Amino acid sequence: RVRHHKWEVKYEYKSPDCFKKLSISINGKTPGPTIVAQQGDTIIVEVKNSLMTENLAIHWHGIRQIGTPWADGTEGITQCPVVPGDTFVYKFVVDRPGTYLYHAHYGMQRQAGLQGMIKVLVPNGIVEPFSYDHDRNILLTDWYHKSTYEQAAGLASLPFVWVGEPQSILIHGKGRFNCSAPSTDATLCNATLPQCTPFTLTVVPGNTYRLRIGSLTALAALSFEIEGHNMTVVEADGHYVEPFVVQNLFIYSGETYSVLIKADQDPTRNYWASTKVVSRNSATPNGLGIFNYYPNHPRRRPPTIPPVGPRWDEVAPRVAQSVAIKSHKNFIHTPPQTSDRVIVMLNTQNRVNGFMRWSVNNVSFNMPHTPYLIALKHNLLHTFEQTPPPDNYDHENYDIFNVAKNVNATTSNSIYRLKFNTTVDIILQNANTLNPNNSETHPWHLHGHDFWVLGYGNGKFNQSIDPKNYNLVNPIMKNTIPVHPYGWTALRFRADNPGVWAFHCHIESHFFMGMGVVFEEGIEKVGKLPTSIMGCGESKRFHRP
Ligand SMILES: O=C1O[C@H]([C@@H](O)CO)C(O)=C1O
Repeated sequence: RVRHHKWEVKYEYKSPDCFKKLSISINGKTPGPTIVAQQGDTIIVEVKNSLMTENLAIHWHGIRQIGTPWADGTEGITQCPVVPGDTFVYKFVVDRPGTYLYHAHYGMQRQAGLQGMIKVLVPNGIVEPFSYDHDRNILLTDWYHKSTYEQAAGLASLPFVWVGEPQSILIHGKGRFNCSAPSTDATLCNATLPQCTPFTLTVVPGNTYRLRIGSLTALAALSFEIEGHNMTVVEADGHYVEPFVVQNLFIYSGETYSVLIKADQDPTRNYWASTKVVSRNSATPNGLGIFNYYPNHPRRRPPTIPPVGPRWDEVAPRVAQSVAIKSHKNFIHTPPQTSDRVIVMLNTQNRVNGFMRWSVNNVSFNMPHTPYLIALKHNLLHTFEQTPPPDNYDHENYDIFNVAKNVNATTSNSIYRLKFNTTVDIILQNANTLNPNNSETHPWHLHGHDFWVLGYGNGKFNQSIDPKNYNLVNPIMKNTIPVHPYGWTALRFRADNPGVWAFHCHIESHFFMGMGVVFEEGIEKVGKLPTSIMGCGESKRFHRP
């Protein structure tokens, strides 16, 4: 089946948290419409850029784009940006059931609201390893009142201007900023707007709900809970999980989960849905919604104080959840037992010519003018640096627990070229930031693949000991994974999808500041590129409108 969508993307004033802000909408909505499809369907999205003075590109997060690497939607990597007034057609197959996302992949445009969810259902007659009465989805985002441009310019400035903590957490596009806070411009904030009534999920007592929860926060790591209700985690990034029960779900930007919730509590009242920022010492108020037991009024305030949520600085419960996620026993994809190449990636905050940047192995990523996919396919190798980035860092001498002795890094737009059909291990190694006694959580997202999650550890990864403890039996496969403060995360994937793929921190400002790398594999196997992705840099000459 072909599912055809026509989208118009434009700026509109919206007040998702009662505060009026210029937001990017799709067909008038932010979050955009949920794409619903069945495994094997072809999705066609005709995107009209009506942003007037701003380019765009849209990434289909979690969709591997097998055979269609040009439809991945990563500006600078797989395509040129779509210029204002143009319409770009994305066409790809959703080959696996599960919960996925879509969002802008151009500058820091995502956080202006250009984002949504993709729900891929199992084919008729296929039974999932769990049952439920209703299927609902919730996108979690954080929300800033400053524009993307103001933020991006600050990050790229000397002196550095940090974006700070978000003003609100939105539950499926709804939040509530305190309009009576002292410095708030009362002409822009209106607490009585229908747009910012709380998110409500109405449930029938006794029924079981599958909640598909995705996070596309710009910065925040979140904890999500429904007051007084346990949640059974059953899916992560499109893969069935060996079920486990949580009271609160930790979710990082770029991840999706399905949880089952049974409406089995006192049905005469409503309950709070609550999201809290964790991992950063944030003053952002918890995002609140209402878990509404029918037939109570959907906006009737629960009689209780909203749950406070976990402590922001407790890492152990977050690591424990990461470790608990294993493949469902009937759906195990056994990983290759050995790998052909190991790339250790040290994550650091650095200075480059005084500017604040993030780096991998001391190299801060810069986007080229000619997208790699086009440059590589058409042999325009002079358009980016050819010396490959390093596969490791100075293990012996680098102290991950302290501010680096030398905080300076270099920038490069070079890429990792992977031998086709080989098995690659990535070790994400966290470290101290430029602030003493501080290490942040980074959610890393891989385009074009799922990887096996082989293990997590504290401190410095030890190549001769730690691989012995890898889970090679039932690891979950994911496309986004956190590296916890001062810790490491080990991944394995097969370089078997011809194309050029980004792998980056999903924190919007961190990727903007260089926290990412690019992999190429099997470029010679990529089919003829559509000319619609061309037109920028040296690809101008191939562009045929
Ligand atoms: O990139 C970042 O910069 C700030 C801080 O380190 C400097 O202000 C922060 O918290 C980040 O994640």
